Amino acid sequence: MTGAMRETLPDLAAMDALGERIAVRLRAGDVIALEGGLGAGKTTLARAIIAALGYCGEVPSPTFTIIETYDAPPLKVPVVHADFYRLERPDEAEEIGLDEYRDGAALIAEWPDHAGGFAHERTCLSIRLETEGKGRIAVFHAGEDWLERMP
Ligand SMILES: Nc1ncnc2c1ncn2[C@@H]1O[C@H](COP(=O)(O)OP(=O)(O)OP(=O)(O)O)[C@@H](O)[C@H]1O
Repeated sequence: MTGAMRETLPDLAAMDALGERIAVRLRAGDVIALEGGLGAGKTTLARAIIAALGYCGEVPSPTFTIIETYDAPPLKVPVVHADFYRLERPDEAEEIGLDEYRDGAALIAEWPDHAGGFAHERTCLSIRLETEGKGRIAVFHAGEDWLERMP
């Protein structure tokens, strides 16, 4: 996971492994921005991260609720899992209280562009997922703070 790296994710086990690698680096205040079209695997990767942080229950898709929250403990870091697909304007993210939900938590954001995008944030790791055959390709763009955390 460096500047603009590509990685092949051939199956769900690869998604779980990527989720674990992100989870060990994740801190409160971070943004994981998950981009890609319908069915690209955004929710699958979000679930893998949340599970790797220590959550054992079902992780519902936030498509209709927009925001789902996960506390620490049991998670290592509190998480806000958001799906901004249904927002009609970026301002709506503020109106539904995103900043309050995010306070002290990491944000995993699907369709981040619908909320104005988070790429300007130093702690943002942006991952674009694309379909390739039966698997997926991930393209990473990491903010300065993420890069400094790399081993
Ligand atoms: N690396 C992978 N290899 C094979 N199948 C995958 C992979 N990642 C995800 N999938 C499968 O792709 C399907 C769609 O995944 P998912 O629901 O996570 O997509 P999404 O990007 O959240 O879609 P949407 O935006 O429509 O909610 C699921 O059936 C999932 O099991």
